[in-house]
Amino acid sequence: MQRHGFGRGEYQYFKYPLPPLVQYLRTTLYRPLVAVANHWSAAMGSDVRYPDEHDAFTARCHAAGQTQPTPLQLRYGVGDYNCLHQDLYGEHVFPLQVAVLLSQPGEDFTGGEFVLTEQRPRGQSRPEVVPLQRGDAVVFAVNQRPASGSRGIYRVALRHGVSRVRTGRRQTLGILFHDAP
Ligand SMILES: O=C(O)CCC(=O)C(=O)O
Ligand SMILES: [Fe+2]
Repeated sequence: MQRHGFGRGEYQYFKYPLPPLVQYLRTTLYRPLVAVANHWSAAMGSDVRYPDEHDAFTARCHAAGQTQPTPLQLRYGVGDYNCLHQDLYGEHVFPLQVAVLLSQPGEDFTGGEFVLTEQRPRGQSRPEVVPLQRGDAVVFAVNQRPASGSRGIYRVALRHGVSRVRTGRRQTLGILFHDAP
Protein backbone atom coordinates (compact mmCIF):
# COMPACT_ATOMS: atom_id res chain seq x y z
CA MET A 1 0.00 0.00 0.00
CA GLN A 2 3.05 2.29 -0.20
CA ARG A 3 2.15 4.14 -3.35
CA HIS A 4 -1.47 4.09 -2.39
CA GLY A 5 -0.91 5.69 1.00
CA PHE A 6 0.00 3.55 3.95
CA GLY A 7 -1.59 0.58 5.50
CA ARG A 8 -1.60 -3.19 5.47
CA GLY A 9 -3.02 -5.28 2.67
CA GLU A 10 -2.48 -6.18 -0.96
CA TYR A 11 -3.16 -3.88 -3.85
CA GLN A 12 -2.75 -4.41 -7.54
CA TYR A 13 -2.92 -1.73 -10.22
CA PHE A 14 -4.42 -2.79 -13.54
CA LYS A 15 -2.32 -2.26 -16.66
CA TYR A 16 -3.44 -0.91 -20.03
CA PRO A 17 -5.48 -2.20 -21.72
CA LEU A 18 -7.72 -2.29 -18.67
CA PRO A 19 -10.05 -5.29 -18.26
CA PRO A 20 -13.18 -4.42 -20.29
CA LEU A 21 -15.45 -4.09 -17.23
CA VAL A 22 -13.03 -1.73 -15.48
CA GLN A 23 -12.64 0.32 -18.67
CA TYR A 24 -16.43 0.42 -19.08
CA LEU A 25 -16.97 1.58 -15.50
CA ARG A 26 -14.25 4.21 -15.78
CA THR A 27 -15.63 5.78 -18.97
CA THR A 28 -19.33 5.55 -18.09
CA LEU A 29 -18.99 6.71 -14.48
CA TYR A 30 -16.90 9.67 -15.66
CA ARG A 31 -19.71 11.22 -17.72
CA PRO A 32 -22.18 12.11 -14.95
CA LEU A 33 -19.32 13.18 -12.67
CA VAL A 34 -17.92 15.79 -15.11
CA ALA A 35 -20.73 18.23 -14.34
CA VAL A 36 -19.99 17.94 -10.60
CA ALA A 37 -16.24 18.29 -11.22
CA ASN A 38 -16.69 21.44 -13.31
CA HIS A 39 -19.15 22.91 -10.82
CA TRP A 40 -16.71 22.29 -7.94
CA SER A 41 -13.84 23.75 -9.93
CA ALA A 42 -15.74 26.97 -10.66
CA ALA A 43 -17.02 27.21 -7.07
CA MET A 44 -13.47 26.92 -5.74
CA GLY A 45 -12.19 29.61 -8.11
CA SER A 46 -10.16 27.31 -10.34
CA ASP A 47 -9.86 27.74 -14.11
CA VAL A 48 -9.55 23.99 -14.69
CA ARG A 49 -12.42 22.50 -16.69
CA TYR A 50 -12.86 18.82 -17.45
CA PRO A 51 -13.78 17.54 -20.93
CA ASP A 52 -17.07 15.69 -21.48
CA GLU A 53 -15.44 12.37 -22.32
CA HIS A 54 -12.91 10.40 -20.30
CA ASP A 55 -10.77 9.75 -23.40
CA ALA A 56 -10.07 13.46 -23.73
CA PHE A 57 -9.14 13.73 -20.04
CA THR A 58 -6.85 10.70 -20.37
CA ALA A 59 -5.15 12.39 -23.34
CA ARG A 60 -4.54 15.43 -21.14
CA CYS A 61 -2.98 13.24 -18.44
CA HIS A 62 -0.83 11.36 -20.96
CA ALA A 63 0.41 14.57 -22.61
CA ALA A 64 1.65 15.65 -19.16
CA GLY A 65 3.48 12.36 -18.61
CA GLN A 66 0.77 10.81 -16.43
CA THR A 67 0.56 7.57 -18.39
CA GLN A 68 0.22 4.89 -15.71
CA PRO A 69 -3.32 3.61 -15.12
CA THR A 70 -4.61 4.03 -11.57
CA PRO A 71 -7.64 1.69 -11.25
CA LEU A 72 -6.79 -1.01 -8.75
CA GLN A 73 -7.98 -3.97 -6.82
CA LEU A 74 -7.46 -4.05 -3.06
CA ARG A 75 -7.50 -7.10 -0.81
CA TYR A 76 -7.55 -6.92 2.95
CA GLY A 77 -7.14 -9.85 5.33
CA VAL A 78 -7.46 -9.99 9.11
CA GLY A 79 -5.65 -7.05 10.70
CA ASP A 80 -5.30 -5.15 7.40
CA TYR A 81 -6.36 -1.53 7.05
CA ASN A 82 -5.85 1.47 4.81
CA CYS A 83 -4.60 4.68 6.44
CA LEU A 84 -6.37 7.93 5.71
CA HIS A 85 -4.93 9.28 2.47
CA GLN A 86 -5.52 11.14 -0.78
CA ASP A 87 -4.85 9.59 -4.20
CA LEU A 88 -3.02 12.54 -5.73
CA TYR A 89 -0.33 11.56 -8.22
CA GLY A 90 0.39 14.47 -10.52
CA GLU A 91 -0.65 17.86 -11.85
CA HIS A 92 -3.88 16.57 -13.38
CA VAL A 93 -6.42 15.44 -10.84
CA PHE A 94 -10.03 14.51 -11.49
CA PRO A 95 -11.68 15.59 -8.23
CA LEU A 96 -13.97 12.60 -7.70
CA GLN A 97 -13.25 8.90 -7.44
CA VAL A 98 -15.20 5.70 -6.93
CA ALA A 99 -14.67 2.60 -4.77
CA VAL A 100 -16.78 -0.53 -5.26
CA LEU A 101 -17.08 -3.01 -2.40
CA LEU A 102 -16.74 -6.56 -3.75
CA SER A 103 -17.30 -8.48 -0.49
CA GLN A 104 -20.30 -8.73 1.81
CA PRO A 105 -19.93 -7.17 5.27
CA GLY A 106 -21.01 -9.51 8.05
CA GLU A 107 -20.60 -12.57 5.79
CA ASP A 108 -17.22 -12.27 4.06
CA PHE A 109 -15.68 -9.96 6.66
CA THR A 110 -16.28 -7.84 9.75
CA GLY A 111 -14.69 -4.49 10.52
CA GLY A 112 -13.14 -2.97 7.40
CA GLU A 113 -15.39 0.07 7.24
CA PHE A 114 -14.93 2.74 4.60
CA VAL A 115 -14.05 5.94 6.44
CA LEU A 116 -13.88 9.55 5.26
CA THR A 117 -12.68 12.57 7.15
CA GLU A 118 -13.67 16.08 6.23
CA GLN A 119 -11.61 18.99 7.41
CA ARG A 120 -13.00 22.50 7.35
CA PRO A 121 -10.60 25.45 7.37
CA ARG A 122 -9.09 25.85 10.84
CA GLY A 123 -11.31 23.02 12.06
CA GLN A 124 -10.78 19.52 13.35
CA SER A 125 -11.41 16.56 11.06
CA ARG A 126 -14.91 15.13 11.09
CA PRO A 127 -15.12 11.36 10.54
CA GLU A 128 -17.82 9.72 8.46
CA VAL A 129 -18.33 5.99 8.03
CA VAL A 130 -19.97 5.04 4.73
CA PRO A 131 -22.03 1.86 5.13
CA LEU A 132 -21.68 -0.30 2.03
CA GLN A 133 -23.04 -3.67 0.94
CA ARG A 134 -21.37 -5.91 -1.64
CA GLY A 135 -21.75 -4.26 -5.04
CA ASP A 136 -22.26 -0.77 -3.64
CA ALA A 137 -20.05 2.02 -4.85
CA VAL A 138 -19.08 5.16 -2.99
CA VAL A 139 -18.26 8.33 -4.92
CA PHE A 140 -16.11 10.73 -2.97
CA ALA A 141 -13.83 13.74 -3.31
CA VAL A 142 -10.18 12.98 -4.02
CA ASN A 143 -8.89 16.15 -2.43
CA GLN A 144 -11.18 19.10 -1.82
CA ARG A 145 -14.82 19.95 -2.31
CA PRO A 146 -16.64 23.25 -1.95
CA ALA A 147 -19.11 23.78 0.88
CA SER A 148 -21.25 26.84 1.53
CA GLY A 149 -21.36 28.61 4.85
CA SER A 150 -22.64 31.93 6.19
CA ARG A 151 -19.58 33.71 4.78
CA GLY A 152 -19.73 32.10 1.33
CA ILE A 153 -18.03 29.11 -0.18
CA TYR A 154 -15.11 27.46 1.56
CA ARG A 155 -13.00 24.37 0.85
CA VAL A 156 -13.36 21.11 2.70
CA ALA A 157 -10.40 18.71 2.48
CA LEU A 158 -11.17 15.00 2.43
CA ARG A 159 -9.18 11.91 3.22
CA HIS A 160 -10.34 8.33 2.97
CA GLY A 161 -9.27 5.01 4.39
CA VAL A 162 -10.46 1.67 5.71
CA SER A 163 -10.67 0.61 9.37
CA ARG A 164 -9.05 -2.63 10.48
CA VAL A 165 -10.55 -5.83 9.12
CA ARG A 166 -11.41 -7.96 12.16
CA THR A 167 -12.39 -11.22 10.47
CA GLY A 168 -12.45 -12.60 6.91
CA ARG A 169 -11.38 -10.99 3.66
CA ARG A 170 -12.50 -7.73 2.11
CA GLN A 171 -11.98 -6.79 -1.55
CA THR A 172 -12.59 -3.54 -3.38
CA LEU A 173 -12.21 -2.07 -6.83
CA GLY A 174 -10.87 1.49 -6.83
CA ILE A 175 -11.47 3.71 -9.83
CA LEU A 176 -9.52 6.91 -10.19
CA PHE A 177 -10.02 8.93 -13.35
CA HIS A 178 -6.58 10.53 -13.58
CA ASP A 179 -3.48 8.53 -14.46
CA ALA A 180 -0.19 8.65 -12.58
CA PRO A 181 3.33 9.64 -13.72
O1 LIG B 1 -10.71 -0.33 0.06
C1 LIG B 1 -11.39 0.71 0.06
O2 LIG B 1 -12.58 0.75 0.34
C2 LIG B 1 -10.73 2.02 -0.29
C3 LIG B 1 -9.67 1.83 -1.30
C4 LIG B 1 -9.00 3.11 -1.71
O3 LIG B 1 -8.23 3.68 -1.00
C5 LIG B 1 -9.30 3.65 -3.03
O4 LIG B 1 -10.15 3.10 -3.75
O5 LIG B 1 -8.67 4.64 -3.39
FE1 LIG C 1 -7.47 5.49 -1.96
